Amino acid sequence: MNTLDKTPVTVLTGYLGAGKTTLLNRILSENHGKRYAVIVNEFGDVGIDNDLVVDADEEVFEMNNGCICCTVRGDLIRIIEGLMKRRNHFDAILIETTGLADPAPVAQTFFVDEDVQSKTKLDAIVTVVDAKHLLDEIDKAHEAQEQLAFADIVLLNKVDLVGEEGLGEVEKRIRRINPTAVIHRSERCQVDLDNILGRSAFDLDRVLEIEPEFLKHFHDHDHDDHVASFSLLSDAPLDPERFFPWIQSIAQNHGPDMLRMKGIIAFADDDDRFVMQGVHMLLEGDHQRPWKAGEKRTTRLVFIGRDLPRDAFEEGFRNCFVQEGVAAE
Ligand SMILES: Nc1nc2c(ncn2[C@@H]2O[C@H](COP(=O)(O)OP(=O)(O)OP(=O)(O)O)[C@@H](O)[C@H]2O)c(=O)[nH]1
Repeated sequence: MNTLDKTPVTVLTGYLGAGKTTLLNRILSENHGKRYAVIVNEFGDVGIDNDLVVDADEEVFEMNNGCICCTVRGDLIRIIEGLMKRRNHFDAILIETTGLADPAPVAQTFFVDEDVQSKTKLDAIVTVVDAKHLLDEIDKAHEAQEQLAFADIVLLNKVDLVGEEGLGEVEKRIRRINPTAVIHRSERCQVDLDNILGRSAFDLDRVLEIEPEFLKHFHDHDHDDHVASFSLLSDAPLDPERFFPWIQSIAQNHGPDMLRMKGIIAFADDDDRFVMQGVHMLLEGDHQRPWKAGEKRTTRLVFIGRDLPRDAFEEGFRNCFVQEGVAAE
């Protein structure tokens, strides 16, 4: 098959909370006339990301049963093969990995699996960086280093939270890990999408310099054992007067270890779903959309962090209910 006929694949990666879903939503919302098939993978057993991706016409495939970089041999290949049977339905594929994924095994799939290789081509690995938190995390998080090492394009995001001098420091650190990637700065991933998509930027020779065994066998990698996730669920409506002070105290007291928090919240006497997002000490929350008729009003909170005291979180969560009845998963 001519390489022009192969379906381009863009891998969106970046550490927890950097802005991958924000970028994905921008790509899906913008009027560029292209159709994308989207594969979303998330860390943790309670799926939330799929609920945070805009309602677009695109089909979104979730991979929740494990980290994409550990399951590429199975799930990812199967999903791509399934997609390729309907390749006239879309122009390109976008894969959003979890914040803890090593992009190398994902990239490898497009070279090592013959069937996938014959029908697709890896266009670029796009790594989104949280300009505010990168310098504090990079030495602790080897996944973040791998994500930068393999980047063809870096989106230095959240520039609104850091001054010019700080941004220069972050760029210097990125350059130490990856001297050649193109770096674009952005706020809320506002970037000309022509800089991100359809770039033919993936450079196998460069990857072989970092990882000489890249084409030979499946890339070995470990995850940081101290990073763990847990979820809190409840069908009992929450009291906002209790919930907001509680979640703020969590961010204050556990911010350095709380890498990520996401939640969909059912408040009492509120017909809209409330979405809460946290990255370390920074919290954001907003109404998202009305609960649909017949949709179960379940609150789902996911925490990802280093040694977070789950029992204390669970107890605090119970205190936020208007009524009794919590199930922690
Ligand atoms: N201040 C600020 N906040 C941002 C920016 N971009 C994204 N955010 C916020 O950062 C949080 C995380 O953004 P996401 O797009 O969900 O990040 P992600 O990389 O998909 O997160 P994970 O998938 O959990 O790793 C959200 O609360 C966003 O609204 C930005 O440029 N500036």
